[in-house]
Parts: sequence; structure tokens; C-alpha cells
Amino acid sequence: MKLALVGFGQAGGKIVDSFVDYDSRTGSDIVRAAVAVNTAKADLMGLENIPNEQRVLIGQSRVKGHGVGADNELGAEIAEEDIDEVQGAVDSIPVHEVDAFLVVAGLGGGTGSGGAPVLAKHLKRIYTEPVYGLGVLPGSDEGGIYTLNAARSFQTFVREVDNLMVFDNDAWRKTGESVSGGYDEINEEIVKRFGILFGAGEVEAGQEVAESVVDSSEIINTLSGGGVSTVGYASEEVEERSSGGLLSRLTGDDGGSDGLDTAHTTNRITSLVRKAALGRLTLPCEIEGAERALLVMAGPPQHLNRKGIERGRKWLEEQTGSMEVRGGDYPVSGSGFVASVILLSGVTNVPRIKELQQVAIEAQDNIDEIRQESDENLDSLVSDDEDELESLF
Ligand SMILES: Nc1nc2c(ncn2[C@@H]2O[C@H](COP(=O)(O)OP(=O)(O)OP(=O)(O)O)[C@@H](O)[C@H]2O)c(=O)[nH]1
Repeated sequence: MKLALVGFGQAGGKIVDSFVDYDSRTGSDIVRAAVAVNTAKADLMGLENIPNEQRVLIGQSRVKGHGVGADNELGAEIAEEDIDEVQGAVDSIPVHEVDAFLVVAGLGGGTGSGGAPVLAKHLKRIYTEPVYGLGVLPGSDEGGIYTLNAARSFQTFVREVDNLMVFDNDAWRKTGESVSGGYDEINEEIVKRFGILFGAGEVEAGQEVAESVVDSSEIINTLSGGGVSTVGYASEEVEERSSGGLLSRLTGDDGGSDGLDTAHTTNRITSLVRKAALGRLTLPCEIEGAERALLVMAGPPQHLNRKGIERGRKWLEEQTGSMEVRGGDYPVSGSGFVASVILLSGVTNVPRIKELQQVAIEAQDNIDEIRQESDENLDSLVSDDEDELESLF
């Protein structure tokens, strides 16, 4: 399906930048437009793939192009004040060619954390297309203020979008890696998962020999109803064979192993479905209770079959308890992999969010306490014990 991507803040901008790169590298054709919005000039200049005229610097009169320093209330204020500048960039998008907006932001900082929910609210008011969010949670080692920002932004962002897809940096953090190197890898992971998911809805029926192609309306229906979503992924390398090719069809020779191949293909698919659902999700959670799910099987058409997808769907129904499990193919000829991507929408049993909120509340209490004490402490430092000194004026 065709997306208008808006990256808000540094993380948002970088992820959208990687999306544009992925799109041209793989030819998946999902990025109809890409915009980056930031209060920091340097962050916008560091982007590589988003066109210059689609990079919007906001809040210049307030922060002079230096960012908001993790103050997400200021981030939200600036976004509201300068929403017309963002709209100016959105105006250049042919919205009639777009199936949905996707607003991407790291929720732990200031600009994206505060600005993304403001923009989502604005877009929803103006356009009829769905507005989705992709929110990145900070690592638990980033500290109290980032956690507090994320918890407050999460609450607001979920309310303002048609669905909030979440990626948890904490679940993907690797030790012993430089921060930027780590983020590059993490961003690749994000883009791969969401790229396959949204790319699936871009394949026209008949474009490839596919059993049942995922349609963009199936993605939209899975996301409709709102709430929070997470995405699972698993892949396996496969050999490109010519089985089912013209020669074998003409001669009727399928190598005599078609039955075995079918069983093998089916088993591979069902095992990839399990791995994707039970492995590391973008937001780790209990999959039981997920309201809706979509299974996308991507790979060379001869390695995909209806039976495997049907079995995978049934298994997902059992595991989630949902009756709304959709599924289909995303045929990609020439790919050396079969991959399973599972979108779980409307997840509610998410211990990580509860933990984030707990830490955020502690941080908030702590900040309030320190602020209250701060006046007293400063006073006792500055004034002399017997009050013998007089200030100058
Ligand atoms: N996955 C991912 N997360 C990132 C990346 N860069 C930053 N983050 C995360 O996003 C959070 C927000 O950081 P930024 O996006 O830099 O913040 P900002 O929105 O630009 O806001 P200010 O810098 O405060 O003006 C951080 O706490 C990190 O958790 C990135 O490239 N990839």
C-alpha cells in the first residue's frame, strides 16, 4: 500500500530516511512521499534520502534550530504553533494517491515525542485517509526523563492515531555496540518488518503467480479499530529452483517429488509462522488476546502455498483467540528467502508498557520532589546563617 511518511524528530527522520532507501533498493514502491520535521537543523542536514524541500525546520524563533533538549511539552507547543509549516510540506503530497499516513517518532525525546501526536491529530482532522503512528520506545537504560516522556507521549499518541505500531528499542538493544551503529541495525530491522508488511499490499493480483495476494484493504482492516500493534518476523533461506517452470509444465515432469515438496513448503511456512509469533516482536507482549492479526508470507512464489498459509492462520487463531485473522502471499521472485511477517493488532497484555508507566511515575514524583526542595535548598545555600549579609539591590 502507498504511504505518506512523516518522520518527526531525529529518530523519526532517520527511520523514514531508511524507509526511502529500502523502497528504492527493493523496488517495493510503498513510499509515495516522505517528509522529515525537526526543531534541530543538524538532524535534518544529516538525512540522506529525503529530498531537501521535504525537510521542515520548525520552532526557529523558540529554539534557533538547536532542538528542544528532551522537553516534549515544548516539542508539542512548537508543533502546534508551526503546524502550518508542516502542512506546507504535506500539501505537496498527492494525497489521493496515498492509502494512509504513517507518522514516525522516537517517544523518549522532545521533538518527536511531543510533536508526533500533535501532527497526527491535525492530519486526522483534515484528511479521510487513516493516520497510523510508529512509535519507538526508549531503552530502559536511557534514564527517567526519557521514560517519562515516552509514557506520556504513548498515552497521547495512541489516542490521536488510527493505530499505533510500537517498536521497543529496549528489546533490541545490543550490548557492546556504539549507539549509532546499534541504531543503524535497529532501523534496518524496523524498515524490513514494516516494509514487507506494507509492501505486501502493493502487489497487484496477477503481477506474480500468487495463490492469494494480501490486499491493502486487509492491512487497513487489521489496523482499524485502533489500539496498539506489534509485528513479528521470521525468515529462512531457500534455493531458487525452476520447479513449476515452463519446461516442466510442458513435459509434465515435476521431478516426481511434487508431493514431498508441497509438504515441505507447507511445513516450512507453518514453522515460520510460529517462529514469527513466538519470537522477538517489535513490542514484546502476550499474543493471546490480540484482537486482530494479519499473516504475510513473502518469498519466491514456488515456495508459497495456500495450505501453509491456511494452517498458519488457524494456528494464529488458536493462539490469539481472535476470529479476525487474515493472511496471504507477498510473492517476490528471485528472493533467496521465505519470510513470515505477522501484524498483531489490538494487543492489550503488554507488561513492558506497565513497567514503563511505573518507572515514569517514579521519575515524575522524583522530579516534583526535587523541584519543591530546590527553592529551599538554594535559599539555605545563598543566605548566611545569621542573616548578617545584605544583597546589593
Ligand atoms: N530506533 C531508533 N531509535 C532512536 C534513534 N535515534 C534516537 N532514538 C530513540 O528515540 C528517542 C528520542 O530521540 P530523538 O529522536 O533523538 O529526539 P527528538 O525527537 O529529536 O527530540 P530532541 O532531540 O529532544 O529535540 C531516544 O531516546 C532513543 O530511544 C534511531 O536512529 N533509531
